[in-house]
Amino acid sequence: MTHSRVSEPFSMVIFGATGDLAKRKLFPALFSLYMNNLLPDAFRIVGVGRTQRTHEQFRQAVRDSVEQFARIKVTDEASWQQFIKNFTYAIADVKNPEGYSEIKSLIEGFESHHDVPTNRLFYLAIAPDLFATVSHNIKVNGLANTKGYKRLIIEKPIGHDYASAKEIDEQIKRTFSEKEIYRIDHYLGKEMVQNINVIRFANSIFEPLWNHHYIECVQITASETVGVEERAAYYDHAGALRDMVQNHLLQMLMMVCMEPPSRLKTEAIHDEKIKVLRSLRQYSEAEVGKYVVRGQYQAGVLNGKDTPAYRDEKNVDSASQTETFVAAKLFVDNLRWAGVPFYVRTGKRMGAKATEIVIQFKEMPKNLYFNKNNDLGPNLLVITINPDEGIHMVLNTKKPGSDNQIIPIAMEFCNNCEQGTPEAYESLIHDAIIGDQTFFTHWEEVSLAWEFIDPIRRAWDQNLYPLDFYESGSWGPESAHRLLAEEGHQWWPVTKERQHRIIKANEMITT
Ligand SMILES: NC(=O)C1=CN([C@@H]2O[C@H](COP(=O)(O)OP(=O)(O)OC[C@H]3O[C@@H](n4cnc5c(N)ncnc54)[C@H](OP(=O)(O)O)[C@@H]3O)[C@@H](O)[C@H]2O)C=CC1
Ligand SMILES: O=C1O[C@H](COP(=O)(O)O)[C@@H](O)[C@H](O)[C@H]1O
Repeated sequence: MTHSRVSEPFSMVIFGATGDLAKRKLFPALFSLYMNNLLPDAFRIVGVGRTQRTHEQFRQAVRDSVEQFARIKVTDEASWQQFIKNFTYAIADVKNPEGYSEIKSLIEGFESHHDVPTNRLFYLAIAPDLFATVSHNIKVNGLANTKGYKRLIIEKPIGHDYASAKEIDEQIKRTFSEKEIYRIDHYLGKEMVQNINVIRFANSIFEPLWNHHYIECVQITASETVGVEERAAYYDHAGALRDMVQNHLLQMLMMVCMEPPSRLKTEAIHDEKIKVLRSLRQYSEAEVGKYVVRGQYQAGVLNGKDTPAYRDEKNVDSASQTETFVAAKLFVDNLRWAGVPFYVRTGKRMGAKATEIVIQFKEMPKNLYFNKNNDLGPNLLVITINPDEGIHMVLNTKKPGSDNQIIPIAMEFCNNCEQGTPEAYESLIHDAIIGDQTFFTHWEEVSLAWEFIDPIRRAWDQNLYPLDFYESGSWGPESAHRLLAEEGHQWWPVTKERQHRIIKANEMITT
């Protein structure tokens, strides 16, 4: 996020303003941007939903959401009033073209009152099957006729496979061009995901080692302790492969694997990310079982509380075959990454909430000097993304006072300890307002990701491979561990577990 540029005045229509995403993410993000002086003096937010609400009731709902979810709290009533006066609400069924006249008059009223350019953002916080209808209705109602800019912000998932995503893309492109479409993958808004390029390309101790000569394997984990919660209607059809792997995990993979861009410009970065997906080894339905495993959570205990099996969750089919866990062994078949396995895993109801990337470097020859006690391990660079943000570097060192006994120590940098960092949605909404598409996904990223995912999905839909089960609170099914063991690797413990095993550099100095 560029902190210094305040944008031109704009209007933002939030379709789905009564929904969960708006409440938990969008309103809090807008408030934080406002409090950080990252919004212009004049802006208008038009919330849209079918629910009956007055402007005042809508503003109260925004206040409730900010109080509950914003990282920056309301401390001063005058600032709050300055912020909230920009919010209005239109009752509309987005399928009905007539509903758009109220939206239009709220925007035009703002533009003419303030004599500001017609800069319009349309945020679709609604189900993807409405994307085409809404963008069509934006066009036929003249909302897309702007003298300033027009931008469409859409959420994942875009479609449920390549064909459906392509259809949506073709339809929205009747109103918006690629340069006007901002596809959100909120992981790209996370500080430490954006930091990957800096860690790689601004450090001479990493850049020369970032290839198959020095890297043994890479592990990407996005584990959650929550279950399906209130989202079964969506999730029981989507599953973890579509919900997390198609987008967030492949985005992190692209950031780790991409070549240095020719310039720090959006197109150059997108080009390099797209090339990674072009090099990603595709698995046929017949190969899926060797490289990808799926699991579903069973009952268990998390944080001392009993939790139900996925099939016993509200609104989940009691015989559901939906995967709540995926682990895969991926290969990027290019010169830089030849032969390096990229292990990715994601799941609900796992042992801890953690998003992390572990770069495991090749080991020193063990037969030479320092492995008398079989205690020499590999160096690890761990990029912690969420909830901890930072870098954790595991090195070998001599245990103080010992006779060359080796211990692993960790040097740690915490990115969000001194001061809080922006929420992903703050960064991304700000970037959309200032017109920076760098951390949004290009259509080609979306389409190539679906092309990779589709054969896996088809293999599972035909039940060619088993659905494995795992206890809630565990680290997934046994098959996920076997996937690595067969290459002589193991999943590195995340966050808390890791800290028990490794001495932090500063702790060792003081003991
Ligand atoms: N919630 C989350 O954390 C995340 C959500 N997303 C994506 O964001 C989008 C929204 O998700 P979420 O907020 O959870 O969904 P919700 O079901 O909570 O909200 C859906 C919203 O759409 C509105 N809506 C539905 N049908 C119509 C209609 N015909 N006309 C007008 N408004 C309509 C509803 O308003 P009303 O009922 O008032 O009509 C409501 O505001 C989805 O694409 C989802 O996949 C992506 C990542 C995370
Ligand atoms: O997009 C999604 O992400 C969340 C996890 O996001 P995080 O920022 O908390 O790591 C996941 O719970 C949800 O199922 C998925 O749709």
